[in-house]
Order: sequence, then C-alpha cells, then structure tokens
Amino acid sequence: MSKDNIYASQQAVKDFTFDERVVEVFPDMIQRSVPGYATIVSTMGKLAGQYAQNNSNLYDLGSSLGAVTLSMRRNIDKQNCQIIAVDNSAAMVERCKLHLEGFRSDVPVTVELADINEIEINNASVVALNFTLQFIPQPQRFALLEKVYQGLKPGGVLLLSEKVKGENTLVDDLLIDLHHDFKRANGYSELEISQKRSAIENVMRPETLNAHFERLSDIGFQHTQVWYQCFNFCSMIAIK
Ligand SMILES: C[S@@+](CC[C@H](N)C(=O)[O-])C[C@H]1O[C@@H](n2cnc3c(N)ncnc32)[C@H](O)[C@@H]1O
Ligand SMILES: O=C(O)C(=O)C[C@]1(C(=O)O)C=C[C@@H](O)C=C1
Repeated sequence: MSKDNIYASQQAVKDFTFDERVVEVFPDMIQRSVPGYATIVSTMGKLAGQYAQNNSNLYDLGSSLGAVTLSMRRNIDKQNCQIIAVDNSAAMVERCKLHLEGFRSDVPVTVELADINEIEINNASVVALNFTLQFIPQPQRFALLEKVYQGLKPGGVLLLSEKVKGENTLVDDLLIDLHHDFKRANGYSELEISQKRSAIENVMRPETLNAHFERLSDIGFQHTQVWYQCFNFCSMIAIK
C-alpha cells in the first residue's frame, strides 16, 4: 500500500480532488484519516447482508476503490442481487475495476463512471453513501437523498457515513482536536494536517447530526439511528 505523503512538503494548496495521486495512496489515506474506517466498512457489509432482499439492487455511491462494494458482496446470501458501484472520478473507477477483478464472487457488480446526482436508483434494498454526501454541494443533498428514498423498496436501508460538525463551536473544536490527535498518532505532521485541512475546506462541507436527521425525516425516513461514532466521524442507518 503506497504511503500518503501528498501534503508532506510545503506547497500552494489546491482544492482536494480524487485524482491519480490521491487514488494511488487512497487506502492508506482513508485508514489514517478516518477513525474506525475498517470497522465501518466491515459493519456496512454485515448490515447489507442483513437488509439485502431477493431480486434487488444494492448501490455503493461514491465507491472509490470499492471497499464497501467488496464488503457488501462478501455478506450477501440472497438470490438475484446485484451491486451497482458509482463514482465520478475516472481514476477511481479505473482502479476500482482492477481491484474487484482480484476477487471472485457470484454476486454481479457493475462499476459506473457517473455523477450520483444524475443516475437512476430503483428496486434498491441497500444504498450506501460512505463519506460521499459530504462532497456533494449542500443545495443538491436533499434531492439526492429523496431520490434514494424513492428508489428504496419498503424495508430497504440507506447506510450513510459522514464527517459531522459539532452542534456548537465549543464541542466542534473538541471533535476537531480529537481528530487531529488521531492523525498525529497515525504519523501525519502538523504541516500535513493543516495543508489537508485547507485542501478540503472548500470541497467538503460537514453538517451537524441534527441537520442530517432533520433532512432524513423531512424526506420520509421514519427509523433513523447512529450506529457508530468516533470523534467527528459518524455512521447512520435510515430504514424505509
Ligand atoms: C471519501 S471517498 C468515499 C470512500 C468510499 N466510499 C470508501 O468507503 O472507501 C468519496 C468518493 O466520492 C466520489 N464522489 C464525490 N462526488 C461525487 C459525485 N457527485 N458523483 C459520484 N461520485 C462522487 C469521489 O470521487 C470519491 O471517490
Ligand atoms: O482527512 C481528513 O481530515 C478528513 O476529513 C477525512 C477524509 C474524509 O472524511 O473523507 C477526507 C478526504 C479523504 O477522502 C479522506 C478522508
């Protein structure tokens, strides 16, 4: 696994994108940046196994290198299911396809290069958005999640992980400090932490948990729950 040293040298920091350089180091980057990432991915697989329905689609939206797709695929024991993985980074999609070829399974997977705001979602039992919604411009989030809701079958689930904002400045600062300590403990320098922070601040806009739950409720989800949180990283389930 290539080591993430993208922000190790002093640079004129540009907005973060999922380009070739990021793709190359992505497994290392996400593991050292997101507390609980491995637990979250494996649990999303378990949840997908539990909520997958016969003759249905499972979606992995913002699939990157396919970690959630692989985890879901390992756990599906229902008949006639297929996984649709979607990402709008050509570099990610290309590498994801190669990566998936390395594993054998009877569950068909298609990997699509597309904007998740543009795709159709239908006959879905599970829709996963693992740290993807935070990169969608805020005004588009309601319509995207409403489309997910409409595409879900009764009893289907949305699995949503997000970096969240604390409910007020005091606790938000605390969560940010705890997260930065986590990054330090994983070998990131002060320069790397601050340059990465500048790189993502215009492209990744976290919201509070309250804002997430209010929107899910406005859309129609009646059963919502946080099932994992470590600092400002949170995983939710919403059942239709
Ligand atoms: C933090 S990564 C997701 C990590 C991945 N789900 C995992 O569990 O390893 C966010 C991904 O969302 C993708 N993305 C961002 N905006 C998108 C959009 N509008 N349509 C499709 N993919 C998008 C990015 O290219 C990136 O691969
Ligand atoms: O590195 C950070 O500080 C993050 O907020 C983590 C985060 C994410 O939440 O998706 C940001 C961008 C990269 O995709 C990997 C991880």
